Amino acid sequence: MSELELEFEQLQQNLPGWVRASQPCSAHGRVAAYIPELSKAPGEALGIHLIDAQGRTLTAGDSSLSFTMQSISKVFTLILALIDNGEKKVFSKVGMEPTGDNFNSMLKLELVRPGIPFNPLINAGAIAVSSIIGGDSPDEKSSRVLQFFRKLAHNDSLDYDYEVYRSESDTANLNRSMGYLLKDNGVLEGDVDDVLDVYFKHCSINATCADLSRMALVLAFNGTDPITGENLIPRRYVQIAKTFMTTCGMYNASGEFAIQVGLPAKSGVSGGILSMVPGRYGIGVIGPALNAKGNSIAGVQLLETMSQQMDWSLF
Ligand SMILES: NC(=O)CC[C@H](N)C(=O)O
Repeated sequence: MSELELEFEQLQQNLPGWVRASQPCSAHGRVAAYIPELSKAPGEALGIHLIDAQGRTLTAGDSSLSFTMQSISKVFTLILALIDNGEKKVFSKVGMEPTGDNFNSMLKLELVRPGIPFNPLINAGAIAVSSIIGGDSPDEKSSRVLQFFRKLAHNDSLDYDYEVYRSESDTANLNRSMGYLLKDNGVLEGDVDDVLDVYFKHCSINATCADLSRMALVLAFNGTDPITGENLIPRRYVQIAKTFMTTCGMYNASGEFAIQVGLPAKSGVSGGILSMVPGRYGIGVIGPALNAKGNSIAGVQLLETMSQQMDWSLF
């Protein structure tokens, strides 16, 4: 039996136990409520889906739960913006550095000149990125985003959760302020409300752990879906996305996550985490109860256990 086969078998045997052991952590977290619709999620849930290059899958826990991608979508809108505009233009709008601040902070937009967001994975950065996605109208931009996500997830039924979209759009005073500040700083192109609409829509794309794992698999294999053999993303842009995931993907807990888990990952406030073992697996996790930094509390615990037990850290 090859090393990979042995590893897969070991995962198969242990995954349900690791999920059971991590799940009680969710009692120490809280489901996000600042987007009112998100507060309906089951806080005690924890699920995982993993896929390898041959399309073999492993699931455990509440892996069939569907949830909105929220900040996980920022990785893929960044990639689409890079495809549409190239690196020079994208990096005239956002920087390459972690902030150490909360994901929705606008502090440095005023403090640090020239007032461009520090990176594309914080809210301000993702809003700036949304403004340069190709398309003649907000609807066309959003529809290009959705098509791109469907292709990466290999799932044509991926769609918006309109309840969550409306719930966010109706209550997003902070993100709106950020949009106007970015416009004033000369970062946003076009109408602020139009840009925010594209942003709220991509955050509200509904997915399951299976969808996240398939999207992650494409990143784990440098832009080629290893199951179909189709090249979906230029390797350079995957490299940029994975680097941002490692340095900024878990917000201001990215350093701790790099030490404890050591894998590229991106979380969202709905409790999803997309992660991967480069060259091996795509991973999707859901656990709606969040820690103080806004990451799935049980999800992080589960990834920590897996990475440490399987010796997956890249570092
Ligand atoms: N951290 C997140 O997942 C934030 C995304 C959410 N849509 C927001 O803008 O607040």
